[in-house]
Amino acid sequence: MEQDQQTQQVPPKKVDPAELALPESLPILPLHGFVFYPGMGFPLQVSSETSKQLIDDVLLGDRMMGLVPSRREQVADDDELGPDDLYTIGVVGYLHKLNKAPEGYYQILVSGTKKFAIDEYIDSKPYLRARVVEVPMEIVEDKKIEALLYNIRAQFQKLVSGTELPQELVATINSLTNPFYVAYLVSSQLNLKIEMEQEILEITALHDLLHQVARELNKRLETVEMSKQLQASMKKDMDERQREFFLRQQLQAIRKELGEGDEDKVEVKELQEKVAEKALTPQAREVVDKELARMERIPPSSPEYTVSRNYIDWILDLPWLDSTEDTLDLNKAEADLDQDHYGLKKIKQRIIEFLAVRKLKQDIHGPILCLVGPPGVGKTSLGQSIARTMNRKFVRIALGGVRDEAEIRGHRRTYIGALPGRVIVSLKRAGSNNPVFLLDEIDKLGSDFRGDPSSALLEVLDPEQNSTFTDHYLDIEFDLSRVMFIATANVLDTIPGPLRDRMEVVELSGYTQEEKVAIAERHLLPKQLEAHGLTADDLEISTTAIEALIASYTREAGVRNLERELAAICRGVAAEIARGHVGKNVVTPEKLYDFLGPQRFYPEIKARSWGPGLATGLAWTPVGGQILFIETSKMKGRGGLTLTGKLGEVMRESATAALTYIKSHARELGIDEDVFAEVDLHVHVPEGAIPKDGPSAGVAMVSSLVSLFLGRPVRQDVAMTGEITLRGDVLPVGGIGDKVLAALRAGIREVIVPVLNEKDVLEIPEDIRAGVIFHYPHTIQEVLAIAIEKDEAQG
Ligand SMILES: Nc1ncnc2c1ncn2[C@@H]1O[C@H](COP(=O)(O)OP(=O)(O)OP(=O)(O)O)[C@@H](O)[C@H]1O
Repeated sequence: MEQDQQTQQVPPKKVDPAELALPESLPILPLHGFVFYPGMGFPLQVSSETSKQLIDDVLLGDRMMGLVPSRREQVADDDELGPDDLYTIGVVGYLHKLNKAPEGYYQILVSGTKKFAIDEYIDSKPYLRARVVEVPMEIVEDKKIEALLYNIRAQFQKLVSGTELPQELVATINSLTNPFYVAYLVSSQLNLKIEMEQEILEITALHDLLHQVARELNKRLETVEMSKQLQASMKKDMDERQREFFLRQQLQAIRKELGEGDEDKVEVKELQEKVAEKALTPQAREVVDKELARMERIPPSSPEYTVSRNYIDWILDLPWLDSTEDTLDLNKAEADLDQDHYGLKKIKQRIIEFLAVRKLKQDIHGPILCLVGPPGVGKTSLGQSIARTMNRKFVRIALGGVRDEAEIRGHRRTYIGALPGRVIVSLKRAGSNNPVFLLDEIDKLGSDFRGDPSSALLEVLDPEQNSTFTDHYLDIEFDLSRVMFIATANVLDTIPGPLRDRMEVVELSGYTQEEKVAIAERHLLPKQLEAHGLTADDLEISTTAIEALIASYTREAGVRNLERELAAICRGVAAEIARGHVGKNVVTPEKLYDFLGPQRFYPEIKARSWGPGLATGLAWTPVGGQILFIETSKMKGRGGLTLTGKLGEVMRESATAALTYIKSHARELGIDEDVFAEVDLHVHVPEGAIPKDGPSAGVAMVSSLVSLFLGRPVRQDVAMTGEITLRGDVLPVGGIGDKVLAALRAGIREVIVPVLNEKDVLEIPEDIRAGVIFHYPHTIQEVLAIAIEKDEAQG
């Protein structure tokens, strides 16, 4: 059954259907998707065979049927519906007219009269039939009902005038005297969900019914109101935009009339003036003049206008011909470097020599300085000092993670939002064409499908090419030959070969404890005091406290974390002063906890339970030297070897080589040859965070294994490094300076170094060397003689 048309009042017939008495039982006609209310009448379509039969029968009988909404949404035929699918309250429908349409369906005109409740179903075939009881609609008359009715009528009128509901509905509502009918008619116009419509039908008390309908009516009015406001605001938005557009058009027309030209002309004129004043290379001037002429022709509203304008701004902002004057006084340079940095004697010397060469041969390009060393040893700040002493501007670009050539050289202007590359951006920032230009972390340069940034850098650094460096965005040559490039790196190996060839490498290793203390006292602390608005009268950190700070809160080759911890103490003191603390804060080792929390590092050697099978090796990593423990252990087995601790390929091979050496030299070493077949060995290198590869742990592996088999410990106060061969030779390795510093940091003052590394030891500053005992073995036998503790029986 589908609702067919707008509601219609049924014209009075000869019989008044409302007067007819309710029979005991009624055939039940299911309704789909709507509720039929008493007092209403409208045409319905009936297409299901079961229901058509019902209509046929009803027409011959008393013309009455029960109209009950179905709870189910989709029904193919009404005979599918059972009692449970229908609501239990319905309305008696009186059949006025039947029209059999040629298409096969019935069109019937029905009006709703009484409300009934289904008592029980007494038949299901050919259609449902139920015993019914009338639900009375008792009319009460009081002030409240009157007021409610008045309110509903008024609100409904409002709703009709605010929506597209037919105006006649207002007259109909006003003419209805039965308040139930008023409530039902209104509720049928509110677009309610069927559940709500049925709920309203089921309300018996007139008072509650009117209340509910008034509530739903108000809700509907609110929604209508809100959607109206929304529409209005959208319209206003549109209107304003249109208005602005028209006003702008008019403004332009008026300007034209007055012969004033427009704003944009003024802009172009200003740019022309700026260009005239700016010192430019001939090529840059030519390009910028052309661009200005083009800009004059483009309408300012077009996006191209802005592109042009930005391009010209870039050209105007660059220091094409602006340079600062060098002061290259070597004595001053030495003093400046000393003032900014403690120690680093050799490095400073190299820098002075480098500057001296530059002074003598100003026009010829010397190599590019590349400072290589662990983090926090002052590479960046040395660059700054060089700039300061030469009276040059300083700029820095971080190359770590740069994978795209365009980052160096820019994007072509055809790209939307294109910009110059970092070289040009930095020069704009420097404001001079001869700054000291620090290329930070040149070893971390990447490359991928977007092009190889190192080839762009090569051009930047190549004295043959860099006088005509062309950024993709600018597309004008910029002379970089006066720029002084300095590069920094943690490791040399990952710098692309052609780049490395252009550079003069200066290696910086880490600092000793003593140097760190001096750097902290003379440089870092004063710097941090100033940065936190403090003076030496506010805070003093005793030397023992600084020593404890270095040992217990930092483990690094440089002083980066040390500086950070000092800053933390300064922050703490500043906060105390702000809270009203008066007088000087003296920080002793005991007070470190208050400022920095619990100790972060413990002495590495002391933390180990020492015994046979443990040896101290020395490793080199990009962040400085590290001590490395080689642990070995044996258990009953069949000669197997397990290696753990995330060892790299070369280090694994070195463990195997160590074992082979021991097996083949067992007799000389005093080890029972049969033992190897009876045990399984496990070699472990703890501390997963340290990258472990390379051959330099060879001597420590052999020492650890021999110590294990002999049952005599390796000396705890000795650290060692060196590659081994199967014949028992000890070969040289790299990173000696950093490794020695790592041993010192761990409190070890005796170091075994391959004899061929003696020259590297001599490079270590005298004062550091003096505190260490070096051994230079040629062979493994010599290593073992030094490293393994003497048997007590042998003395
Ligand atoms: N010898 C020194 N004397 C005085 N201050 C130093 C010395 N070495 C380092 N510093 C200070 O330590 C801090 C860290 O140094 P810097 O940033 O230059 O390290 P870096 O070697 O460039 O590290 P990275 O490789 O991580 O960039 C700076 O404040 C610097 O001034």
